[in-house]
Amino acid sequence: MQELNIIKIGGNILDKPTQLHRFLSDFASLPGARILVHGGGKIASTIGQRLGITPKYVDGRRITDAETLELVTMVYGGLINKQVVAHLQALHCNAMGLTGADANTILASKRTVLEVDYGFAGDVAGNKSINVEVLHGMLALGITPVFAPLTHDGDGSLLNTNADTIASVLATALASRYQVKLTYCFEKRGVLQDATDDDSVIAQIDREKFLELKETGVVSAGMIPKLDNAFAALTQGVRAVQIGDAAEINDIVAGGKAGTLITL
Ligand SMILES: Nc1ncnc2c1ncn2[C@@H]1O[C@H](COP(=O)(O)OP(=O)(O)O)[C@@H](O)[C@H]1O
Ligand SMILES: CC(=O)N[C@@H](CCC(=O)OP(=O)(O)O)C(=O)O
Repeated sequence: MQELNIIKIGGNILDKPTQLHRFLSDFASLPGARILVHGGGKIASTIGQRLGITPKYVDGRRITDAETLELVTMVYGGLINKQVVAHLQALHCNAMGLTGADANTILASKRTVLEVDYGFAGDVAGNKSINVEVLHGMLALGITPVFAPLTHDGDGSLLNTNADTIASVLATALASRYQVKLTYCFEKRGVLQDATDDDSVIAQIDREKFLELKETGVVSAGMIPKLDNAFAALTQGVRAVQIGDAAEINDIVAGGKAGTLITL
């Protein structure tokens, strides 16, 4: 089976022009088929505050009311997605920007209201929600899909969906056609034992270690859903999952020692 790299880039790199340029240059020069998924939660919050929209998160997920949905559609689907695509074109990578609504690539459903009403936040049900044929066709044409963290409900509404989750569900669905490697890139060198020490990278995390890291509070905040998504991908056929520094993407993709390797 052909190899496919699915790479997610987080919001703390997207708002730093020098680091973003370096990452996109490395991404553009990777060999073989690849898909980029970008976040941008931090940028949406900053722009929202300028417009008088206060960001609200519960368990790392944004509460997305109608006004916030308009904001994230503009920021993720417009500003960030199109800037990244234009940047990749300048680097001779034939990128195409997508939300999950485009070519019905990712169908989701509005999160059920239990204790919290997340509003227009979308959950992706399973592999059948991903249009594998369209993505395969694009990759076969040498096009690099670039996903914004937006899906749709099939009934006319866009839904805000966490970018780590989008990367994980794409990886899982495409694992039937490709040998998929999923890489989460962010601003730290990997999952750290000590958040203040960049050299304390944990080389490998399995489920048992993850439980221990959660219980001791070593991993917290956005790292918990990221690791949950990583394990979900591995249990559903994704070949490898790694978490590391956007500046070390070449080494990670080449199977080097950079970052944290996630194993079952
Ligand atoms: N042990 C840890 N090692 C590294 N980062 C951690 C750890 N525990 C919590 N974090 C937090 O997780 C964040 C990464 O997750 P997230 O907020 O989803 O960011 P992004 O979307 O940029 O990837 C880091 O910026 C850091 O603040
Ligand atoms: C529902 C939900 O929480 N969506 C996320 C999507 C953006 C994202 O995931 O951005 P990062 O990867 O930069 O954190 C949000 O609006 O923050």
